[in-house]
Amino acid sequence: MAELAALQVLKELVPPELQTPRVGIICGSGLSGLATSLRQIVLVSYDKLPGFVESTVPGHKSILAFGLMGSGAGVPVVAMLGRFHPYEGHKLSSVVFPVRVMAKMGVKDIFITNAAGALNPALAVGTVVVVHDHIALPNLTGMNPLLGPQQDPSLPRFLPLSDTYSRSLRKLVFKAAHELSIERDALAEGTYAWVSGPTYETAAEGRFLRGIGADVVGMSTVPEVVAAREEGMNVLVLSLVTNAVVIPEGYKSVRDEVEAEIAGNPKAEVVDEVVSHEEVLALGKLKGGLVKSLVEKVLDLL
Ligand SMILES: O=P(O)(O)O[C@H]1O[C@H](CO)[C@@H](O)[C@H]1O
Ligand code: HPA
Repeated sequence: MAELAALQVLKELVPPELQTPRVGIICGSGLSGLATSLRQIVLVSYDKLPGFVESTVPGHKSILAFGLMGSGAGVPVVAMLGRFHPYEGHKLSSVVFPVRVMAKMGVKDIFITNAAGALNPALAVGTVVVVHDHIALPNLTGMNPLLGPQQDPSLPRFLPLSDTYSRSLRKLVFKAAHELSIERDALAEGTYAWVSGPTYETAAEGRFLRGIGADVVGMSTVPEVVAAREEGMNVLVLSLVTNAVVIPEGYKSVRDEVEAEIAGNPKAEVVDEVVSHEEVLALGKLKGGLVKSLVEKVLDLL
């Protein structure tokens, strides 16, 4: 099994007391600062680990961090300071490989973070969304990380996903927010839509995703979630809203515009904002501290 080769290397590089982390963390775009509070930190570069590919997206580092997080003695955790996305050209099996390695290390709870665009107009930029469900069009149409022969026949072939997002971990986030006196609007609940990317959504796609019930959209997370559930982990997903997906009410008619120009009443041109990865990263830097405080407090409450 490929994971065992990575485990073997980790046994050599990581001190025994950190080799069996209780919690796994995946840092989203611009969110690797999450790991700055790790104590007794040990960093392992992905290129040392068989089966790990490279994280090529700005805002993601190819580093696995081990350490203790949270107050008191702390909880042993392993954190991916960068993740893999299928749009980078990585196979789905590579994208979820670190999750499988975490499972073999004994990780019970996985906290997956991401940067996401808001489809729900009630979600302001900077809000942290506790994900309670997902819509994965790629999963439903042939881009499912569990397609193919089963790697491990002891795992279920037909995995139910109706109870994917741990209710008790989600409750802990709200308890943590209460203890940290985080204002109510800074934290919300919602459904994450997974798209393959790397293009951001057109307005019509944004309207469609909103129409089918998604609150936020991103290009990651769901493959990791599916693999983690297959491995029997409890899953918590926190999405940081880094931008609003611009969904104009309706189609802006150019005919109306031209007719108004011809009639001598030109309308002021409306230019919609365009999202960029730089904006996503900047917001991650600005608001990543909120995600970090919540994760630390949840670890204390586990
Ligand atoms: O989901 P994470 O990795 O946080 O990153 C999000 O930000 C990138 C786009 O700006 C995409 O990779 C999207 O998925
Ligand atoms: N769309 C898709 N993925 C994203 C976005 C977005 O608007 N923002 C951050 N990741």
